Amino acid sequence: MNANEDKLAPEVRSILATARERSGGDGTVDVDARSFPDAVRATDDAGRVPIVAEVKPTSPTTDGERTDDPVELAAEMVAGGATALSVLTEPEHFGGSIANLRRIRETVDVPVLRKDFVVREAQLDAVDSDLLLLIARFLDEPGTDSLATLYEAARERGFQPLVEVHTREELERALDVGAEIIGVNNRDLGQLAVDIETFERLAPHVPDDVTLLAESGISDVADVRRMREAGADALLIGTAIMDGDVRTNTERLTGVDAQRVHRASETATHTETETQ
Ligand SMILES: O=C(O)c1ccccc1NCC(=O)[C@H](O)[C@H](O)COP(=O)(O)O
Repeated sequence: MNANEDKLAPEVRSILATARERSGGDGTVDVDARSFPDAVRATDDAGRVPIVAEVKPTSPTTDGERTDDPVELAAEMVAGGATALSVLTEPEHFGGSIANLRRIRETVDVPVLRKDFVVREAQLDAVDSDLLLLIARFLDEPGTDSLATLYEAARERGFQPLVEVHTREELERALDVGAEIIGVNNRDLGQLAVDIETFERLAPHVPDDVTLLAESGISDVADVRRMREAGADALLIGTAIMDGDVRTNTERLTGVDAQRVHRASETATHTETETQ
């Protein structure tokens, strides 16, 4: 174990150990990606909040496991207004699978993020996805490829890499490799503590032409508003959507339900005026 790994929570050390062992695909993928920045713009234009809803059956910080069909959950999230989906493919700690992602991407027409702990180039070839997560904290370490190598390799295959950062130093590394889509994770992957101020601290240092996501710990509409005010172009939300009825949760967080109430009250006002 190296000095950096020593600082990680035991669950995260275990995630990394299994990630290092995971094999890649048989050939090299060639992805025809659905544009994430375009999807974010279209959602904004429609007056909704761009949300990447996460199909996350379980996690080291969640009690129990959600066993419903992930494809049905994904379809409900899209029906609730999700701009894109994040699909866990990590099997041991998150209950995800490559098969889930493949089936979900065949079913929905929004961009899909592969949420996994990719540390070597060959692992990029496990499955096609529109967005691909690269976690700065876990790269440039012994036994992993560099962020720069993985970023370039992902782009060459047609993926839109989402580079995830948690500190100013990681953000600088993301900008150095030319990242166009950056996610600030409010969860410290060292100790697993969540603090949404993390996004507020880092967002001012991100150039305007980057598509910027706030990730983790966003639990209600007030948090959504706070992250948007701090400059989030989109939000990645797992637990607050997976906990309960995923469609209702997604509608609330994207503002689809508020739009429905607004339209209903406009129709009522209009009908009242007409009958006077
Ligand atoms: O979610 C966990 O427990 C976790 C533990 C260790 C490493 C990563 C972990 N989560 C990955 C994520 O980035 C989140 O699933 C994602 O940002 C959604 O977060 P949330 O909305 O808080 O479920």
